[in-house]
Amino acid sequence: MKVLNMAERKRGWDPSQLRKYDIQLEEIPRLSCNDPRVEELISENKPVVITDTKLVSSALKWDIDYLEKNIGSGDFSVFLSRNHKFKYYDDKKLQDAGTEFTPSTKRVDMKFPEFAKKLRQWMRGDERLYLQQPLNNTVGPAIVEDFLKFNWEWVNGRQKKHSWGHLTSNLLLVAMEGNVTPCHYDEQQNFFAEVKGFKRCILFPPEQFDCLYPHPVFHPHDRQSQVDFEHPDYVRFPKFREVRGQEAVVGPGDVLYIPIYWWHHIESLMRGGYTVSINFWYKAGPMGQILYPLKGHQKVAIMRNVEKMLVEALQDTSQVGPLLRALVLGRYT
Ligand SMILES: O=C(O)C(=O)C[C@H](CCCc1ccccc1)C(=O)O
Ligand SMILES: [Zn+2]
Repeated sequence: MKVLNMAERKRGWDPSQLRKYDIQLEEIPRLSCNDPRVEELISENKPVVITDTKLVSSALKWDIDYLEKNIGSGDFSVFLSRNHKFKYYDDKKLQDAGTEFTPSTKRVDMKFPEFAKKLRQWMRGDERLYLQQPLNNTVGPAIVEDFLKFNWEWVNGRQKKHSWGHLTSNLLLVAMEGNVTPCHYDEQQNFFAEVKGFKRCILFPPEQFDCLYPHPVFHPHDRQSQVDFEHPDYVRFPKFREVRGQEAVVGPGDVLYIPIYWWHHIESLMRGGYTVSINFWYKAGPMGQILYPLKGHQKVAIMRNVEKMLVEALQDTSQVGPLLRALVLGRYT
């Protein structure tokens, strides 16, 4: 076992716990919530790790034993994977995918004690689990009390100041060490709060859409990158070589602002034990006046609308590619 140096001991993790990718990465700024630059970055839709918010301080005691005792008897969505990757898919789009789509994860409903038992007895080689469940009113009274003690004044203040839409959900995430959520974007603003363990987050701006090759909008893996970061296929995805990201390792008490439409890859550090996170997803704010030149995320929204309109008009997803090629090749290239 590697002896940790002073800095690594203080930080709580060491670089050997991070997976290796052939990607240029810079650091996401890490600022105290009292620093005025935090407000600037959020209003510019740029990522920032915000410390000292006390956003989920009341949840810092949410370890497996406490959750098992207090989370209640509701059903929890647990994803199973034969490897460490949990690539999300929308099961409402399965009929559009045709027969060639085979999901690499399976979703099952589990009571928390069953999940806790599997987590405790997990051995290398067993299938991995990832609990991903929006907090709802089935939770026990102790959890309700902790939830009410979240720093709603701070987070509601941010929501108002930046004219975000309403809070849509708080996803409770309990991952096994080494679990990976592959690169994808969401159409919501996100305050991602780390409660237990360490997660490495790699983010890319919406402008790098053409380097990350998302699946078609009608595909179950809509919003997810087709590129396998561990074995990139540079023949199919040549522009992936040009991708440039920003990363941060978040630990207990840290809040990462993941701006709407920003790509993010998230991994629970290897050999770091299980992790607990709670996200705060907000609907986008009102469009506001459209100013030119358009921003990257606005072009992504336009491309999504074009794909949706073409599927609707052609009534056949297999005709969308040929029509777009006819439109562009030799004419706009
Ligand atoms: O908070 C976020 O946005 C994350 O991506 C957190 C991520 C799990 C999210 C799972 C998921 C991915 C796509 C659609 C719906 C749900 C993690 O922490 O592993
Ligand atoms: Zn996400």
